[in-house]
Amino acid sequence: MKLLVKAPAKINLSLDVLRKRNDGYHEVRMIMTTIDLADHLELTPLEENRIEVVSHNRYVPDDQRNLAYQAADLLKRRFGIRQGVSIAIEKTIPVAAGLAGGSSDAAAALRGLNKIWGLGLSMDELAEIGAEIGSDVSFCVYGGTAIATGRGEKIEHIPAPPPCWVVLAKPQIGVSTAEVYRNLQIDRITHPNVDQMIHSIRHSDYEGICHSVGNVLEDVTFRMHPEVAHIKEQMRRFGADAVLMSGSGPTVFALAHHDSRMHRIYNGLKGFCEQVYAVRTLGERERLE
Ligand SMILES: C[C@](O)(CO)[C@H](O)COP(=O)(O)OP(=O)(O)OC[C@H]1O[C@@H](n2ccc(N)nc2=O)[C@H](O)[C@@H]1O
Ligand SMILES: Nc1ncnc2c1ncn2[C@@H]1O[C@H](COP(=O)(O)OP(=O)(O)OP(=O)(O)O)[C@@H](O)[C@H]1O
Repeated sequence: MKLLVKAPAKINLSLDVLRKRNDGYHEVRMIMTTIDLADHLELTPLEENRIEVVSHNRYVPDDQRNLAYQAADLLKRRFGIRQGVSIAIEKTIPVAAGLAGGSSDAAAALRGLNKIWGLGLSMDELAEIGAEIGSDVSFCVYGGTAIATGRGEKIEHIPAPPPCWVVLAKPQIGVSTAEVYRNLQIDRITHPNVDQMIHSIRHSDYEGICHSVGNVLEDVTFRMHPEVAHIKEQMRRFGADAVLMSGSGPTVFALAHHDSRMHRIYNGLKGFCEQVYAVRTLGERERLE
């Protein structure tokens, strides 16, 4: 039995860091939501007891470094599975972009293999296992819209924001999440208003959402790569309702309510940025279950 599984990207509408923890991670409080930009995984059981990953993407490792491989390996070891699997990844989400591409592939592998191997695990159990692979994996198991706390693995679901366009632009640079967190000066942070964001989402208040976007990692990445700040400036100039860097970057996204505005931002950015996408928000959770 072959199984197709969808792995959507996420954006952070708000990302605050509260403190550095003793385990080297940072205590965060962020609002994440899924968007209609997705990788697709095809899972095929294998006769031999091994894990195979095929992605045909030169930026994505096809071995045990692949997060989808790690998801399969973790389930196999934890539940004593003696079957193999081939994981074909059709990659659409830009790599090392701040959009949780690898994390979402891992989450999709967990969801799919739970079915193929008949493990009967709940979404909460899968999310807990996902946290061992990476901080963003738990959210990606559920998708939807959520408040993420702890190091990102504690998930509280909230309603979807009102649907809108998300125009994404990723410059041709890779950003290391670890390095961005390392360069963050906690005592110099201007904290975004995460509560205001939650309030606006709960009240379906699009303007309120646009006013309360914020990401404390922006300044760090902007200092390391000024071209990312430049993209943000351009998106503003083309009339975005709100602009923010996602995660640790370097992808910057613009929110737009009207089609005409979306087209203007998309076409404007296409001029000097190779990877530009215009997609809808996908904030509902049920679709992935
Ligand atoms: C930037 C975000 O993508 C926002 O959603 C996440 O906070 C990062 O999630 P992720 O890429 O899944 O991160 P992980 O793979 O768990 O960690 C990568 C590295 O980022 C740093 N890291 C990550 C998460 C966190 N809360 N504090 C950290 O300091 C750590 O140095 C860690 O070694
Ligand atoms: N399935 C995968 N897809 C993409 N990258 C992967 C995958 N598995 C492992 N990687 C590795 O992980 C690195 C980070 O890629 P990824 O696309 O997940 O970053 P990201 O979008 O910044 O993630 P996050 O937003 O969670 O920090 C890549 O450079 C790549 O080497």
